[in-house]
Amino acid sequence: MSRKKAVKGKGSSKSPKASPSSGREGGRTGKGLAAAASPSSGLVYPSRPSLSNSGEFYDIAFKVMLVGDSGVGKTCLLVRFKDGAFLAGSFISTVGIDFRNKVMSIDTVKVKLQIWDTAGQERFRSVTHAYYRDANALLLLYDVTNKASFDNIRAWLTEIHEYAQQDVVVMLLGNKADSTHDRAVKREEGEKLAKEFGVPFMETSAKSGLNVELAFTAVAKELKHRTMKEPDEPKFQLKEYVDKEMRTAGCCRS
Ligand SMILES: Nc1nc2c(ncn2[C@@H]2O[C@H](COP(=O)(O)OP(=O)(O)OP(=O)(O)O)[C@@H](O)[C@H]2O)c(=O)[nH]1
Repeated sequence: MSRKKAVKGKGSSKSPKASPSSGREGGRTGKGLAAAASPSSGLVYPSRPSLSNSGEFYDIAFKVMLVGDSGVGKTCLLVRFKDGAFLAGSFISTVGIDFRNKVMSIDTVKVKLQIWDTAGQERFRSVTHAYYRDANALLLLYDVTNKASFDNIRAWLTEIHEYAQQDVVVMLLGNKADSTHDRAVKREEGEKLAKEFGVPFMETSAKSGLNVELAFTAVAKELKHRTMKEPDEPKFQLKEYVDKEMRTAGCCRS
């Protein structure tokens, strides 16, 4: 993805035409829009390893969507995870939807995450709704320096329940945790809301890298275990895994 959104205003995702598995990797076009990608190809579970667009083999693939208000840091979180970099500088809103792939090794299994970066702006909501249906996991972000983005989480969860699959994995992320001076939402408030809705929670920072790898790894583990669970294997507990990893790493894992 270029400084995403570089083509602000060009095209739209309203008429997706081809499947994401058709070879295009989001962002490589630099267009920041998914005009050529379909919202409806869902989970891929090949019987033998497949080759991703970047030339990496993978065993299973899942769709993960980043959602939340405009400006909470969805694109920056994705860029940090994919490229290990932070997009500082002026903020340009995402237009429509875009995706990038990353292959991770989870317990010897190659898991490809196809990560969809959605536009937080209200005017793109109808575009992104179409993509919820096939998402295997949703990372729902708010900005710890923006109380309104936190207050809107309930509305986002309502939307998720309306448009996403019933068994979609949801994780709540309080991003920009590095901004200690501007903080408007306490960590405990995030924890309380997540508990109320029964979803795992962590604070992240696309700027420092705090918990970014952990958020995606946790989701990949949960999805991999759901798909490939051996009969006598104990059920993977996502929340317990996240809590344990956070405890092990203290507050500041990157
Ligand atoms: N301090 C700090 N700033 C961040 C962080 N993540 C993102 N930002 C800044 O917040 C602004 C918005 O980030 P984006 O990633 O573009 O936000 P978005 O959620 O993708 O916004 P939309 O595309 O409009 O939905 C940018 O100026 C980023 O540099 C973070 O972890 N810490």
